Amino acid sequence: MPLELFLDLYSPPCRAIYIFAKKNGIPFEFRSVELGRGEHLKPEFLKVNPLGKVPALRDGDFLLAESVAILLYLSRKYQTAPYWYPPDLQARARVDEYLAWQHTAIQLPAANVYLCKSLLPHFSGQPVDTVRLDRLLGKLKPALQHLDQEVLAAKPFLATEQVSLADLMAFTELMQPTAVGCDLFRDWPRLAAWRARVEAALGPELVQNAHKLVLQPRDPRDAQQDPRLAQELVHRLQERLS
Ligand SMILES: N[C@@H](CCC(=O)N[C@@H](CS)C(=O)NCC(=O)O)C(=O)O
Repeated sequence: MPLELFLDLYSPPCRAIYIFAKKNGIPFEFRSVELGRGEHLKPEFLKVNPLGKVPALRDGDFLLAESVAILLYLSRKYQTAPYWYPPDLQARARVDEYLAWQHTAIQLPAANVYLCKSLLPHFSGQPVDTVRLDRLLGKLKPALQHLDQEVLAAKPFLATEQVSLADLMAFTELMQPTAVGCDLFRDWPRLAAWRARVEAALGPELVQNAHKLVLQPRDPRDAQQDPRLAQELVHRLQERLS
């Protein structure tokens, strides 16, 4: 049985894994888990990841969640090019440093901006709460400033002189609000130049392919197909964003 990856390409950590697997020629079965259809809450998927979150991996009878753990597992199992996760002690520590920092500094606040700007209005039918959106964007600012004015003032990529897992994770996360009209790169010229470098290193076609879904406007009719699910998702989103 080939390795299985449980993904929804609306999700930034899923796109990081998808791009990594494709870019490195890692063979896998794409197991689609559509968050917008509540598939992550179904018993079949909860057997794969009891936390009910994507991405997840199944390799034989080995199950793994968390994007960073999955990327490291794939890089080790398939011995991918060293620049992704460099063997040098201190270069590797720089990648580790970013991957540890990004969970609360980037992943969480960027996801909240996306949920407030796109997913909540989609499922609730209500307009964007602009006061809440501004507050959530403000929470991202210190991290964007740090990347633009400190990290990228010293080197071309986030951890080393070459693209690494740090850049891959950051790229897909920062694209999430950007894709729905909250351009996180606009005020940060070094970050904008870095985005172009990362896109070139990953391959524009692959990047485009992975981001196709999130760059398209959602069809409002999708949200009305299962009103009970929509209500449940709105409740969860309101709780998370309050
Ligand atoms: N820290 C986790 C985050 C996983 C996560 O929150 N995934 C989101 C999609 S981006 C999800 O599955 N959300 C469903 C839910 O929370 O109900 C990782 O990087 O893998």
